[in-house]
Amino acid sequence: MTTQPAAAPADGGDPRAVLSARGLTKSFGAFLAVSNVDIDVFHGRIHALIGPNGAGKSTVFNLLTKFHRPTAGHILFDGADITAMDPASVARMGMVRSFQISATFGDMTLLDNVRVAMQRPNHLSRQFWRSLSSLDCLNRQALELLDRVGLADMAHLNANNLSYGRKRALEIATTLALQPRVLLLDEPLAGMGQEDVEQMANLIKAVSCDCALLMVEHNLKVVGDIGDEITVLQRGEVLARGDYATVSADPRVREAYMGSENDSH
Ligand SMILES: Nc1ncnc2c1ncn2[C@@H]1O[C@H](COP(=O)(O)OP(=O)(O)OP(=O)(O)O)[C@@H](O)[C@H]1O
Repeated sequence: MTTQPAAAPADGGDPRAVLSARGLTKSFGAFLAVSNVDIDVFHGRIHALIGPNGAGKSTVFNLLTKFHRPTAGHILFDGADITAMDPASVARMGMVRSFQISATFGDMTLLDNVRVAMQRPNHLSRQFWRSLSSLDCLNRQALELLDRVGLADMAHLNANNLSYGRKRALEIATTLALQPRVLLLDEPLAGMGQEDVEQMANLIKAVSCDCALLMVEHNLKVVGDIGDEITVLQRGEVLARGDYATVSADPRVREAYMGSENDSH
């Protein structure tokens, strides 16, 4: 089925989507995994991609981040067609995928982990030898990022001392160091305990103020709490889209989740 793509947010947000897809389609051999998906991700908004197991969420995520080549359709970044571009080029444009940069170095301090991630966008790696003030600047910015994710007081600990939830927060800090225009998070809450889930949800909400954010997530409570736009996939197609109240009241969405996935944790 087809439904209209999400309208631009009416509450003062950037009316133009930073990341869009039109008619996104992916076949694996004879199997049609994703069919004719339209999606828009706006600056300052959280777009959640949900759906029962096997609905095509990861495939769409991999298409948007250029890890899969679409069989048909187009992907636009700031209105420019990036369908044929490679993942590294779109990353340089500011499309950052969580796991790509999420490998934290356990035997390095949190501060060093963030400093390493910061060197690319700021090109400070080439300036290290120039002056102590650029080092000071790098340290200050790295500490600010750690502060944003609630880890400033642990800056000098090694990353392998962190709990799972805090490691994910460090990953977010290294992601932010790349100054994303679009941030794509694949199940950012997976494997977390309830306390970490709440902290991470708050962090994702805070981070989304400065970028366009798309997340694939199974935790429907969090999606309801922080998602601005929701796209529901089923069998590779868009089943419904809108805000959470709209999609969760849709009988087709309820039916899609019943039996195949009863995931309301
Ligand atoms: N590389 C591949 N080759 C063949 N089939 C694939 C491939 N990747 C995914 N699929 C199939 O495409 C369909 C969609 O898979 P996908 O992983 O995108 O779903 P999902 O919504 O992310 O599922 P889950 O919530 O279980 O992670 C599934 O039927 C899957 O088996």
